[in-house]
Amino acid sequence: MNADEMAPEVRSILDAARDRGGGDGRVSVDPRSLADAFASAEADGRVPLIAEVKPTSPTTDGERRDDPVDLAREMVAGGAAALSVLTEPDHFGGSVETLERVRAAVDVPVLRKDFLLDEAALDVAEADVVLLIARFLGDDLEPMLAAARDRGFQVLVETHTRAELDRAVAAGAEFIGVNNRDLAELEVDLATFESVAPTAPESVTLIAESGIHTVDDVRRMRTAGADALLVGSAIMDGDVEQNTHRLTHARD
Ligand SMILES: O=P(O)(O)OC[C@@H](O)[C@@H](O)c1c[nH]c2ccccc12
Repeated sequence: MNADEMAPEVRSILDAARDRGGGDGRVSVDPRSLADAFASAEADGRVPLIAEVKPTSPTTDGERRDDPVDLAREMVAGGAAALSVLTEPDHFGGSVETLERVRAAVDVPVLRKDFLLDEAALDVAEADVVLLIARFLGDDLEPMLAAARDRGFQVLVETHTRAELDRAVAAGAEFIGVNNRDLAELEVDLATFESVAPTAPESVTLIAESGIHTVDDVRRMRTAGADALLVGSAIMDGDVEQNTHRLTHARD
């Protein structure tokens, strides 16, 4: 990946991630099953949705200062199958402490959302799932996937193009996200998922990420083949429980 192709905000996020270093020892997690969480949402008529605790971001105005644990509980009450918690401190208002507090407070699987660039970064926190971004890892994707699984993590591999999706499949990813946001421009286009998703094999669990705001957006992504959705801003803006409920009940 050529760093010059990235939006300046993304470049600075990656530089900061490289400087953050790792944890003391190797973590070993006993994860809550993401596949089971999605299946039980489907079984009781909810759209499987990962709701993201994202106090702020380079594309959000302002910062939400409520206790993330309260927000997380509201998301679960609204029907979220799983949660995502940003642990990136400088650009997203996240922290490892927040992730740990949230995970202790809920019983759904929790995804650690961060820019994990090397094995040491995996040892910073326990989570049920970690995000690996194909675009930033290049040839390190496969070894990072193995390193994450060795520690017990389930892995969501994030892609944005057909070529990245092919790489994720070849690396053996089980959960693949297609990010509708282009990290080079930070622009969102739901047509990204629609164009990338059809190339994925049936065996993969596909997650549509970013830019999903309305019930119509949810239906559009489901029609295009999304097994699950990842939603941040649209849930963080206003009444979190109601927002989550609206999107998880988009089938009615
Ligand atoms: O707030 P949105 O548009 O619903 O997007 C959520 C999530 O997809 C987005 O936060 C995200 C997708 N990939 C990332 C990688 C790092 C940090 C954040 C992200």
